[in-house]
Amino acid sequence: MLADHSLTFVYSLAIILILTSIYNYLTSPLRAIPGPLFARFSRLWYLFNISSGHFEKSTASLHTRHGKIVRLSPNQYSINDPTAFQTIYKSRPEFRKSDFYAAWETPGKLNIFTQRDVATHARDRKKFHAAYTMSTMTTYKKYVDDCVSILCQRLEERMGQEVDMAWWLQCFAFDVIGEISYSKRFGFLDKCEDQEGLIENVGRTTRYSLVMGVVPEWHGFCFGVLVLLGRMGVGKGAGKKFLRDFTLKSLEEKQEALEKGREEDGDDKPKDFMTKFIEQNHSDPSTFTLDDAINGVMGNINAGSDTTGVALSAIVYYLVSTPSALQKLRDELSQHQVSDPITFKEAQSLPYLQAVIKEAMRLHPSIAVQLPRVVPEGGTTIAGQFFPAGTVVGVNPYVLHRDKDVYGEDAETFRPERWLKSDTDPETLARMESSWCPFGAGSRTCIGRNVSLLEISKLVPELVRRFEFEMGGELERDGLRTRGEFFLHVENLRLRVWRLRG
Ligand code: HEM
Repeated sequence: MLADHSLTFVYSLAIILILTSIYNYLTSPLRAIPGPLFARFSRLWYLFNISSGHFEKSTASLHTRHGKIVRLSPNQYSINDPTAFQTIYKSRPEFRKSDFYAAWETPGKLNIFTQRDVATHARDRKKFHAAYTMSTMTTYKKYVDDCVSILCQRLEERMGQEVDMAWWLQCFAFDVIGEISYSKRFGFLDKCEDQEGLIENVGRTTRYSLVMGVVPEWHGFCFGVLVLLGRMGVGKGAGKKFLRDFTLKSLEEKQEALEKGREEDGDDKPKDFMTKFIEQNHSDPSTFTLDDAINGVMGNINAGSDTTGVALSAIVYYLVSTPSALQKLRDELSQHQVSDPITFKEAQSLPYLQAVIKEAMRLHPSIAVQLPRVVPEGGTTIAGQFFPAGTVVGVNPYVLHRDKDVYGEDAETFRPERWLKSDTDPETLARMESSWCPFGAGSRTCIGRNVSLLEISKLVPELVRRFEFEMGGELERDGLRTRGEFFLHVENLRLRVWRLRG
């Protein structure tokens, strides 16, 4: 009897939900916007596709089929248009981040990446700004040089062998962030393995947040359940706890070292992020709390490791698969007789190197999902379509970066020359530049951009002038295999490595 009533209740609820979805769709002023059938009535299409590992390709094919504006879910749209990109991200900061970002925080504890309130974000970002400026990059260069040197040593030890280059580049990126944040490598490059499951943890947390970002109203509950299960020894918890404990331990050690008036590893080390943040807290504890310091450092690890590792993998892949570009880069390096190790300033002045970096990050942006924003009060017209306030809209960098109207008919081809002043007219170049967005744009643009460019600019020249790489069988046969989990991971960058002669 009770079972009968329960079933009636469940069926009634399902019917109400379906009828409400149909009613909402039929009365929506945006019902004419095309997209998959299921996306009109529920978020299920979005949920399944974003978990598929190939969301960038599904979004690209939707745009190919339906044009500039397509539906992802009943209230969310993907727009592929350079002017839309300007409006949503660059010129109107009042387009706040959507609740997708709630799933990236411990419930209730917002950080600089997840903050949805525009004014609070602007205030928070100012607090962190000083540690990421171009002028501070010189203080981090030693950390990068040290990691470049260890990575090269690891490759030297593997001459003639096939290596998983994406893995080594990820280890490099994690260790550099460890150095820059705590003056301490995590030890990936030293021990040649994932340290205390950190990479696995970040990966698991990212996968969770990506999927939960589609249904953020469930995040509080699911996070609580995961934490509870973790405490009971079932599963691996919510992932965030591990990172937090790791950071707290380092904070404690650093504070202790600072109080004793010495740096653990000697006085010659430049100031890392943690030290800068602790000093900021000491000088003004009311505006810069220790929680800010912890969140700032954790943010670096979460946002700055995989992103940089993926960008490096893309650069290496496109160079190895385009021998003419690799040769041109080698010629540029030898013509300019750059220092050993190359300085950031030298690297920035090499047009072909910069063009290679830009082109690889265009075809393979590290983040290849839409960065969702909410249309502000009053609504607005984007790409000729009026969107009411509260609609979620955004651009997927992967799709915009392949737009033939911006990058030309060969938009799918790796051709660094397109970024050279000698090959492209200023107007086209300006149009390409303003749609190039691997680091996002506007008030929410990547705060760590300079850090990652420092790493990339120093490592890539070193790799190409010291080593020769040969593609493994599967890579050569099938091309690059990727797995999109917010970060567009590279799966099969298996390369045989040789010392370069001459
Ligand atoms: C190639 C490397 C990198 C890429 C492609 C990249 C990409 C991005 C993108 C696209 C955003 C905007 C996300 C959004 O609008 O939702 C972002 C934000 C952010 N990135 Fe990066 N990032 C990289 C490296 C780094 C590094 C090295 C750090 C730290 C040292 C970092 C820290 C952050 C932080 C804290 C934010 C949030 C900024 C805010 O909302 O104000 N990123 N990044």
